Amino acid sequence: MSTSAPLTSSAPPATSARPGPAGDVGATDGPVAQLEGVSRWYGKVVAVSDVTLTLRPGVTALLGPNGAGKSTLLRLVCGLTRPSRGTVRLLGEDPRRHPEVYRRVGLAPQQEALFDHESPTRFVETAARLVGLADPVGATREALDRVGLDPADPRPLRQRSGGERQRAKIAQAIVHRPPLLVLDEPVEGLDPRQRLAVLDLVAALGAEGHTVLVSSHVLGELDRISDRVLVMAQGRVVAAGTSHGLRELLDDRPMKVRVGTDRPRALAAALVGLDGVVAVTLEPPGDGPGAPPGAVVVDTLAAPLLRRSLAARAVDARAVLHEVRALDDDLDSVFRYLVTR
Ligand SMILES: Nc1ncnc2c1ncn2[C@@H]1O[C@H](COP(=O)(O)OP(=O)(O)OP(=O)(O)O)[C@@H](O)[C@H]1O
Repeated sequence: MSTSAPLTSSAPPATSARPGPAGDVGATDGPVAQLEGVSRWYGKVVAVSDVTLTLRPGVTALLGPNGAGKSTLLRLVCGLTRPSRGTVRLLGEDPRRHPEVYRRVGLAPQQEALFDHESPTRFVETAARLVGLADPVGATREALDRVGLDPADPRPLRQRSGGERQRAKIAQAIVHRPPLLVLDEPVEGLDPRQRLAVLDLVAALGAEGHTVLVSSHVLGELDRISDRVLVMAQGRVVAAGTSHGLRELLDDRPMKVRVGTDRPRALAAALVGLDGVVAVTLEPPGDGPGAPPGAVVVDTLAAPLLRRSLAARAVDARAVLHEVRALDDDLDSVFRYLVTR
């Protein structure tokens, strides 16, 4: 796991990328997209700052809190937004000079409502015609079939569930079988079942040889399907690597852990000397029935060691554990840590 380090063209290819059948996805020699020192600002707002990265086949997750610059970066990758500084190459070409490369990119944007009055079939067919496919009807049927939507169902998008709308957006993005697929928050607002279906679809597209860049503002949401993870905060890529590497990096940060127990004093004494523990605070149990149970709040620089040692120390202290909870495991804390380290 590297932090703040650019992914360069020497970065290893995505580990689980498996090329699909010949002709499944447009052939790609070399990196599908390359950004070199790319910044984009709007007036005084710097949306993306000095980003260098290379995308290759497989799924790359782009994580970051709201306003981190993800959507702007996705639009820069697609060539839809012009960089204020730096260069973008799509399939080896400058998209501004070679607009034909846009035909080899599929984008499922975050914005909704544009085609609300259309059925998924009409929506996808319009996209197929716009890129000049020879058989837009057949391609639409295939794309809808791929995402599990019935081409014969005439109900407009505004009457569809969040999951169906997301799948229609993905069908519109893959109808011309582009090598590069960019999906902006495709699982936002979906229930767990729909989320699983969309994630499985994204994983399958990556495994077929598409280069998929997919964003989310929820840490951990894309872990299962990503070959690589980029973490953005305040316009910068602050961490890049594998999901596993990101988890290890986060494990190494200082953490505040609340341990609920019936014997806070004894447990605190047992934890004080543990490596990495820098402070232990007592929350004594309240008085009377229904009062809050006691707890120990531990500040540690070695969360994995605390996790490994806690049970044994509790046994030594004859303390029963009610809960173990990281108090600063919310997204904002994690991103703040990555930005300030
Ligand atoms: N067209 C624009 N004009 C002015 N400011 C913009 C424009 N597009 C983005 N920004 C600003 O750039 C910053 C990054 O926005 P961006 O939409 O890329 O972030 P994001 O990570 O995708 O956030 P979200 O998940 O909330 O969409 C924000 O401060 C935003 O207000």
